[in-house]
Amino acid sequence: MEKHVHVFHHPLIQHKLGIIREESTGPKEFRELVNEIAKLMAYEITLDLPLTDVTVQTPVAKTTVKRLSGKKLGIVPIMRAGLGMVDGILSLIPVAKVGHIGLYRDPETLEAIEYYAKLPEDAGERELIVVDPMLATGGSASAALTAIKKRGAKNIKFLCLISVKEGIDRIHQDHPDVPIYTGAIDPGLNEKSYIDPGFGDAGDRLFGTK
Ligand SMILES: O=c1ccn([C@@H]2O[C@H](COP(=O)(O)O)[C@@H](O)[C@H]2O)c(=O)[nH]1
Ligand SMILES: O=P(O)(O)OP(=O)(O)O
Ligand SMILES: [Mg+2]
Repeated sequence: MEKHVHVFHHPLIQHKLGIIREESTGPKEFRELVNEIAKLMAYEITLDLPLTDVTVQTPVAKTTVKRLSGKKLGIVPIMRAGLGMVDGILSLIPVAKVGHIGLYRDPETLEAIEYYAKLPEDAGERELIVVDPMLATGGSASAALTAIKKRGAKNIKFLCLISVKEGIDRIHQDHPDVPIYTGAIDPGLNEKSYIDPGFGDAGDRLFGTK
């Protein structure tokens, strides 16, 4: 399968990413911007949704209009940080169902520890967008994708704000069927496996826990 990584070059996405990288951006502005970026990214990744023709009656005449015709959509945030992207995407696709995967990264071993999983019952019939602002070592995303596939999901995209090559390689290795969409590929990881320069711990910055 072809390795797929798409980097969003849209100026609004790049501008807003620049602001959330700043240490001085507080949780309120950070949350708003993460949602705005997620919405812009969702707009871009839904550009190829299939449409079909249907006939409607306007107040004046019958006419043919376009309707979405493909699989139903689902959003799966990796908690906590992925939660920050959900409302932005829902504002564009309000009928999408939302599943949740709870994972935290053990600070010593960096292993992803699962503590929660709940997906829509028909996850296997949906196109799922798995979201987490950061793709660092790739351990969390890989574990989340495994957990989601175990529950029947087949058609999955992974959407993040910032990634590094290490995480991208891990997803390509473990889940070659899952395309990756990202706002930036940063140079690397620091000694604590945080993305460098990145924007710190996304969960803490969203929820003000540090
Ligand atoms: O700079 C960072 C790096 C990671 N996170 C959080 O950890 C996971 C992703 O890390 P992996 O090493 O890819 O498992 C992600 O859920 C983030 O919440 C971070 O916030 N900032
Ligand atoms: O991956 P983590 O440990 O940073 O989790 P959270 O998103 O809850 O901050
Ligand atoms: Mg965190």
